[in-house]
Amino acid sequence: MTDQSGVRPYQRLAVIGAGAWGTALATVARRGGHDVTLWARRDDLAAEINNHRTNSRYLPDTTLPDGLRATTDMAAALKNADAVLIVTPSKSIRTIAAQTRPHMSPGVPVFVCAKGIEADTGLLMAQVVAEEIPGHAVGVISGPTFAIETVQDHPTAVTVACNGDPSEALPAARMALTLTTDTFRPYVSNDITGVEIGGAVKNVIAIACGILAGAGFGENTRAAIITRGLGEMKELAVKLGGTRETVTGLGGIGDLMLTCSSTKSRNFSYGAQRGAGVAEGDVFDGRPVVVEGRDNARTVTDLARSLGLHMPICEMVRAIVVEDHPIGEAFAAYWAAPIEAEPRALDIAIAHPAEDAAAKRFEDLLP
Ligand SMILES: NC(=O)C1=CN([C@@H]2O[C@H](COP(=O)(O)OP(=O)(O)OC[C@H]3O[C@@H](n4cnc5c(N)ncnc54)[C@H](O)[C@@H]3O)[C@@H](O)[C@H]2O)C=CC1
Ligand SMILES: O=C(CO)COP(=O)(O)O
Repeated sequence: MTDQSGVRPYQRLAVIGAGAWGTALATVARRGGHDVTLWARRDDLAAEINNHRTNSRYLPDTTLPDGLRATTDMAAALKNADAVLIVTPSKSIRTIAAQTRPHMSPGVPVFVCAKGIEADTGLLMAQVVAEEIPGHAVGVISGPTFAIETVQDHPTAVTVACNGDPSEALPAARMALTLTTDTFRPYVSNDITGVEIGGAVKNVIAIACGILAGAGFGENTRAAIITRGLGEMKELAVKLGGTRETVTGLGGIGDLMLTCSSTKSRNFSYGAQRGAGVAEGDVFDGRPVVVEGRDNARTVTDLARSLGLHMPICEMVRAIVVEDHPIGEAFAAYWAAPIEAEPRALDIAIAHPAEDAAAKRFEDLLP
């Protein structure tokens, strides 16, 4: 083990995005004694955080720490920052990164905390930020973390990743130290790709688990989807240069376990409502809720297709949420696929002996 006891924490953090996860990470850093400025898009939210120590829309019934400052002024948020976290939904990461660029001091590292892949380009979030803010070290923070539980001080672990030689004092190690508190425990990684693919794919698999739970299937089905989904995640990560070990870590299987088994997950809840027959427009009673997996279903499968990879569970979710296929038809197509090997590296494909019957069963049963 390399002794990195000379590593120093960052002192002044700018957290860009005052939704649930941005506010939670700002809270962790502030509880760790650091100087934290939280950038919010809306004046009323910044005022609420400053004046009442609450963020009632995104983190109801919680009190934020004293000294956590919020602002809508990007220049002010970034003025003295020695590290920056960007915590908005993945769709907005390029725009937000571009907004930060004119105000960023030289050499300040940027950590992206969104879980997604950019539509059209197929780029991972760290790649998007690197394009928009060239010359800065870029890392990611990911893992099994419901924002509300983090703020409520439930012991929570994350992975902080930067690319590079792990024996060096990487920005990831400094950020891990910065965010360490008595209840928040970061681990350090040098595999951004593996961590990012984990975060994007787990959202899609969580929708699949939600759909099947909402449709009335039980734990056997969920365990099958989580496990086979992990296999899809691993193949994509490895194809892009990530490692299997990362996929079996917090940002991979850790986040899959969390998100695929809890109604606290927006992805799972969205799926559960669709599986129970709620129409797309009526999910969450029509409220706008960030469900990254809806976009990820398309971006993950587009990326996989471009690499010649087949991700059958992600394709099933895409068929349902992007292409509006009936759930029964999409699940039947997945479930009645030819018999194959586990792992898929063994090249076996035997036609399903009761393909039509299996298909019919689910087409009749599911919405
Ligand atoms: N909520 C959670 O428990 C966790 C969320 N994440 C990830 O964090 C990212 C952000 O999610 P949440 O904070 O949960 O979302 P949220 O819905 O709670 O908040 C999103 C924030 O981004 C802002 N925003 C949205 N679109 C924007 C745009 N175009 N320009 C500028 N600001 C914009 C909103 O005003 C809001 O402050 C997502 O990628 C999510 O997967 C990761 C771990 C945990
Ligand atoms: O990423 C998350 C937990 O790690 C949050 O999950 P949801 O976006 O599904 O709510």
